[in-house]
Amino acid sequence: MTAILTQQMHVRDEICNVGKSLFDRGLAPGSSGNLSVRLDDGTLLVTPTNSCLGELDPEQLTHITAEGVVLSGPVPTKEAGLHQCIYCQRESAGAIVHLHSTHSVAVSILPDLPPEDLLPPLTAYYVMRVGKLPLVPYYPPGDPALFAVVEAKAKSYHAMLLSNHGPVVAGKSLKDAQYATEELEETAKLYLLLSDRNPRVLTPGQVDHLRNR
Ligand SMILES: O=C(CO)COP(=O)(O)O
Ligand SMILES: [Zn+2]
Repeated sequence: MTAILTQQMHVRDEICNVGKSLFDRGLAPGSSGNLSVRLDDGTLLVTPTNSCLGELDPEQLTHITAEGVVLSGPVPTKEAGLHQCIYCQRESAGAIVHLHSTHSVAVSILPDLPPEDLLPPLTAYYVMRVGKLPLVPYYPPGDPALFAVVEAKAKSYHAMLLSNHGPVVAGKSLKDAQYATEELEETAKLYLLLSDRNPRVLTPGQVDHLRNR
C-alpha cells in the first residue's frame, strides 16, 4: 500500500474517533458540525453533509481536492468551502474542526463584545491554544459570502467564532484543532459562569509571557 493510502486509512479512523468523542460529550449535537483533515498530497478528507459526528463511518467520508472537487464518497459538508478557504490561507493547517457547541454559540450571540477578540484571557491554556478570537458576521451555513469573509481573516487567526452559529478552528493536526476548540468551548462556559462576578483576568504581561514561550 502506498504511503498516501496508509495515511488516508489512519486519518479516516481518526476523524471517526474524534467525531464520536465530541458527540458523546455533547459538543456536536444532532448533525451539527463538521471535521476535515488535509492529507500529505494536499487533498482533503471531510465529513459528509447531514451526518452525525457520533455515527461516522470510515468508509463513508468524502475525499475532495483542495478546490472542492469530489474524488470519492458522499456529498461533502456544506461547509467544505469554509474548510478549503482556511487551508488555502494557512499552510500550517492540517485539520479543521467546526462545531455548534453550546457555550461558544451563546457567546457568538451576545451583544457588546469586542468583535476583534471576543473573550478575555481567563486562563493560560486559552491563551496558549486559542489566542485571539474574532467574530465573523452572520451568514447562513454554506454561504459563499461566509467563506470569503473567513478567507480574509484566516491568515491572521486560526480560530474564529461565526456569529449566531459556532466556532471554526484550524490546527496542525486533528488533535490540535480538537483541543483548541474544546479550550474555546470551556472558556466560553467560564466566561458565561463568571459574567456578573468581575473576574480577575490574566494581565497583559502574563499574556505576553505565554505568547512568547
Ligand atoms: O455545521 C453545519 C452547518 O454549518 C452542518 O452542516 P453539514 O451537515 O453540511 O456539515
Ligand atoms: Zn455549522
